Amino acid sequence: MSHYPKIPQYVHPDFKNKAIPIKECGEALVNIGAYSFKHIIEAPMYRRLKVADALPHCYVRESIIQLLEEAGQHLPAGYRFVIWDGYRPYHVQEAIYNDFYQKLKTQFPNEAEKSIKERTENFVSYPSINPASPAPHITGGAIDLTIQNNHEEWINFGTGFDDFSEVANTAYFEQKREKQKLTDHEHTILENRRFLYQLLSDVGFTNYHQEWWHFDYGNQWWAQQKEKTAAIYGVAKLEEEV
Ligand SMILES: C[C@@H](N)C(=O)N[C@H](C)C(=O)O
Ligand SMILES: [Zn+2]
Repeated sequence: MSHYPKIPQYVHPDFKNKAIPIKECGEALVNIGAYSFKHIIEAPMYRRLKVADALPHCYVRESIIQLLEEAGQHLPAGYRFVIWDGYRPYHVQEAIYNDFYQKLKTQFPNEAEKSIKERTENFVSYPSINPASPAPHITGGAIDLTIQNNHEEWINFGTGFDDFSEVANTAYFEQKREKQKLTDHEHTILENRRFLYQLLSDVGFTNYHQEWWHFDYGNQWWAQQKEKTAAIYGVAKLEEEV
């Protein structure tokens, strides 16, 4: 899994400042846990972490399954994408946001609200269900994922799920490498990140630069990075929520 290109450090100048129009395509949400896919399994992390109202399974829009299966053809034999989270109901997004916001308030007691909010939103989107600017996971067009090897072990990407630190930045080890020689261990992580980034980029996903595990397709973050005139996924709803 080596010799993939360097992870670019480009961030769109309007990122998060401009809401791209949404032309909802109406694709359904698919319950990953209800099917047996060749290259995809689920590990619903917020449920495991006992976040209130977290779903027992991971749901994503239909095209995301197709794209992951396509990308999965390039995984070594026996490796699989492990989906940690996909569609996120409003109350779950709100709970994750409030939890991290409160942690930061405790960590930085003298810092202004605005700054704490900015720090929070580096890692957790504001829980918006505004139809013109929904949070990425609320559209069913965002995934958090890792890869498991043929021994069913999660491969090393340098941090665990929702490690809200600078090490989570997708290009962290690219930047470190520009300043100093990486250890063999760090070099493996760099190669693993390049591998995941390349596999998913090749089939059309975009990555959130602050989190190596977060990728988008069809939502506004994706549309902006891809310079599309419109996103295709707006606020999603599970049938049981409608
Ligand atoms: C909270 C984390 N897993 C995540 O998905 N972050 C992005 C930025 C989000 O909340 O949209
Ligand atoms: Zn995410």
